[in-house]
Parts: sequence; C-alpha cells; structure tokens
Amino acid sequence: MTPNQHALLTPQQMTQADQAAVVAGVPAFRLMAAAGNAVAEAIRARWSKRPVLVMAGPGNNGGDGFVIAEQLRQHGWPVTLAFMGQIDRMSEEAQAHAKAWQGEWQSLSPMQLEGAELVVDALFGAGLSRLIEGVAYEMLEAVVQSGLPVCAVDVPSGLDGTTGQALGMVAKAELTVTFFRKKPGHLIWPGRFLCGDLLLCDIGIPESVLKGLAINIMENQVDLWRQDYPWPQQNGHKFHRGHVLIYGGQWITGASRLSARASQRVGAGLVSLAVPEISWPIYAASMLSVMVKPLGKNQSEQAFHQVLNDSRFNVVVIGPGAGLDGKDKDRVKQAVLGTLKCGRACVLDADALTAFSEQPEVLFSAIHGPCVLTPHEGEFARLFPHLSEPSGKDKLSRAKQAAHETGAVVLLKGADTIIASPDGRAIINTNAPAELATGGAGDVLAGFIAGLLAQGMTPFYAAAAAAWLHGEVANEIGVGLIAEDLADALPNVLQRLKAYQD
Ligand SMILES: NC(=O)C1=CN([C@@H]2O[C@H](COP(=O)(O)OP(=O)(O)OC[C@H]3O[C@@H](n4cnc5c(N)ncnc54)[C@H](OP(=O)(O)O)[C@@H]3O)[C@@H](O)[C@H]2O)[C@@H](O)CC1
Ligand SMILES: [K+]
Repeated sequence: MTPNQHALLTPQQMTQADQAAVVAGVPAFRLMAAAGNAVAEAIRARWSKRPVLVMAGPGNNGGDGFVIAEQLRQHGWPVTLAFMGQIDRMSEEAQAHAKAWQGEWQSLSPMQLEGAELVVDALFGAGLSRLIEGVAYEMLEAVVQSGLPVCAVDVPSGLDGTTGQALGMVAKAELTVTFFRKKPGHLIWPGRFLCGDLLLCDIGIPESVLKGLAINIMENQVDLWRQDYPWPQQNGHKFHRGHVLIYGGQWITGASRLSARASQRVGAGLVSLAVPEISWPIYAASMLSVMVKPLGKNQSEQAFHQVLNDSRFNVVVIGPGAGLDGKDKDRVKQAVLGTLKCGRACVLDADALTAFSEQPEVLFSAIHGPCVLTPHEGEFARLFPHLSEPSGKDKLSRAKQAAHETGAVVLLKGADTIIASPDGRAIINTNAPAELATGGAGDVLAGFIAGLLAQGMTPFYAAAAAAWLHGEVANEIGVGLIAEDLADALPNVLQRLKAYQD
C-alpha cells in the first residue's frame, strides 16, 4: 500500500483523473459502465430484490443511473427510471448508456416514489455547480419525507464533494458508492453523516493518473506516517527520545498532568512539568516518573523563561489547565511568547490559544519554528473570527487558511478533525468515536503530539499520528471512556501498530 491509496480527490481532480484515464486508453464508455455496474452490484449485495426508483440527472452521474437501471432490470428488479435533463445534451458515453436502457423513462417527479422500496440517487455527482432548486429540490425533499432507503451514486446529490456541505437539499443515503478515490466531502461533516456507509470501487482508472493531480488532501491512515514513527531503538537511551516540558496551571492541575502522562505513554524519553510553587505538592505527589519543577514563590512571568534556558527541553506544551484569571493570562502569554522566541517546538492548546483572543496577530507573528495549534471550534473562532463557522467557509478551507496565516500546523478538532500544514497539505482524521467528546481528551491529544514531536516526528505527521492514536485508543475503550483511560490504553494500540509495521 502506498500513501496514494489514501489520497482524497476534489471533484475537479476526479474529473481530471477521468480525463487522464481516457487519454491513457480507457474509454469513457467503459468507465461509466464500470461505475454503474459497481453500484448495481453493491445494491444487489445489500438489498433484496424490490421495486426501485432510479433518479437520473442531466450529466454523467445520470449516465451512471442508466447503467444501474439496466443492470438491475437484467437481474429481474422492477425498475422505474425518472430522468431530469435532455438526452441529446448528455456526453456521448451517457447517451450511449441511455440508449442501452431497455425500459421506459419518465420526467422526474415526486409521484414516481409511489410503490418504490429503494431509491437510487444519480441526479448530480462531481458536476454539482450550484444550489439544488426547482424540481430536483422537490424530488429530494419528497425522498427525505418518504423515509425510503437511498443508495447514492458518487455522492448524495446536493452534497459538495470538496467541502462536505449540503447545497440546498440532500437526501441522506444509507449507502454511497464512489469511484477510484474518496472525496473530502465524504469525510467532513455533515457529508460523512449524509453518505451513510461509504463504498469505494475500482472502475479501471490507472493509478498513474494520480501523478498529474497535485494531491494535497489525505485521509488519516497509518501508511501516511508509519515510516516516520519513532519506535524505540535498541541502542537508544532516554535522552534520544526527547524531553517534553509542560506548563502546569495553579488551579486546574489535572489537565497538564493528563498531557504529561500522554507524552510519556507515546514514548517521550523524559517529561517535566513546570508548575506554580503553591501547587507543587499536588503535582509532585501524583506524578512518579514526571519531574515537577516549581516556578518560584512569585511565579513571575520570567520564571518560565528561566526554565526554558535548559536546552534539553526540546518540546513545550502550553495550554491545558494553564489558567486565564487575573495575572494567569499574562503569564500564559509570556510563556508562549518566550517559548516561540527561543525557537522551541511547541504545542499550543486551550488557554494558550484563548489568551491571545484579543490580539491573535501577536501570537501569529511570533510563530517561526515548529508549532502545532490544537483549537476546538470555540477556540478557533476566538483566534480566527474571520474564518469562524458563521463566515460560511467550510472546515477544510478554514483549517488550511489558518495554517497558511499562522505558519503553524493547525489541528482543528471535531468528529472530523482536520490537520492542516502551512504548505497547503491537509489530513482528515476519520477514526474518532463519539466517546472522545469528553473533558480532558484534548489534553491527552496535546500530550501525544508533544511526545511524538519530541522524538523527532515533523509537526504535521506528529499531529496526524497523534490524532489517529487518540481515535484508536478511544475505540478500544468504547462506551464509558474518560480522559484518564486514554493514555493508559495506548500500549495495546501501539503494540498492534508495531506488529503491523514489522
Ligand atoms: N467523467 C467520467 O468519465 C466518469 C464520471 N462518472 C460519473 O460522472 C459524474 C460526474 O459527471 P458530470 O461531470 O457530468 O457531472 P454531474 O454530477 O452529472 O452533473 C452535471 C450536470 O448537472 C447540472 N447541474 C449541476 N448542478 C446543478 C444544480 N444544482 N441544479 C441543476 N442542475 C445542475 C450541470 O449543469 P450545468 O452546471 O452545466 O448548467 C450538468 O448538466 C461523477 O459524479 C460520476 O458519477 C462515472 O461514470 C465514472 C466515469
Ligand atoms: K448522486
């Protein structure tokens, strides 16, 4: 398996791939036949024979619909074909497949749902260019109201394959069958939900077409970063495995301890916590293998800078439980700016992000070295008000833009966490279960990233690997998960990963 396996193609890139396949000698007629056959086969594997309504649109997605209708008819299914468009304005291959359809077709209308027990949605695919309106809107709305199971061809019609956003109206599919490579919109919410189960089918497009596509969006899979994973070496010692320094707050002491534990579990050689002297006993009494450094009686803004003078710390985590009350906020800001000034790799999370919400540019202009920002949507909106959700911009573009503006790797959390690099690459994480939405889980993620960074992974792959491990341990624990469980469940997941690697 090569990383290309996990490439995500925008609909535009998919169209280019189709065209390149034709240039490489695969006839468009055959691609369409393969696509339609793959969907018909998936339908027969999933549903018993039943009356089916195939909705076919004006482009090649509709062409696939004609192939599906004919295939199902040949297998004895009662098929109704509802068409929207003009046959003579379709592509040559779509016209040929429309002619090969041996049944009747009627103009698209909600009336045709009568008696159907399954709907095939082949109205619009990669060529969706605007909001769904008019008869297509009425039809999709009627499909939603009917509650019938839907099999979507390529994407549910109305779903933007790049962004995962619904353009006007979308009927949620139970199964979506797509071709050659997944599209980002299949994985980003609400697209992930609207697609239902996603089946990826080979339709004979040669892998070689990928070379010309400038792919920069990937699904997060082990193969992307496993070559870089920093497994302990026989001849190594702890100093080879990095030293993570974590900023501990005065009042919320659990968060930074969760990060510390996570950094250790993921393999950092040494982990230290720098904490206010007054809270030192709490930290020190609860950590055995983490070194806890008191920041002096007054916990001055300079105290953390003095700790930073020790060049053995190669990664710094600031944010979990750092505090924003009174002087805490200034201390946090100074700790962040001091860390960035001395060029330390760092993970900035939670309070370290919110502390700069009044002057985000002060933070952004200080970022010059390896840095990972890990906001959830709330923190993201405070730092990037122009890119927040109400801006109408989709999550993928928002994360990419934020990485571009800051020069940091931005990991924008959610069920569809996106990791964006300033160089334009992005990875979409897809293995996070609902159980991960729990207090403290983000602190653990920050610790995983820092631990991997400390061992030499690049910020982009450290963030991707950490997000994947985070999802994987959460799946392993399942219902009842609390943040404390995550780091301690990591060894099992790492052992499986290592066995796969070996
Ligand atoms: N190419 C290949 O070799 C292969 C492609 N394959 C299949 O082709 C699909 C892509 O086909 P496609 O590019 O023809 O686009 P498609 O999604 O059918 O729609 C375009 C039409 O819809 C129209 N339209 C758009 N939005 C609209 C709206 N809101 N409301 C109303 N109309 C709207 C648009 O009109 P226009 O924007 O031009 O005015 C145009 O007429 C792909 O998803 C896959 O299923 C497979 O067979 C494998 C081989
Ligand atoms: K469709």
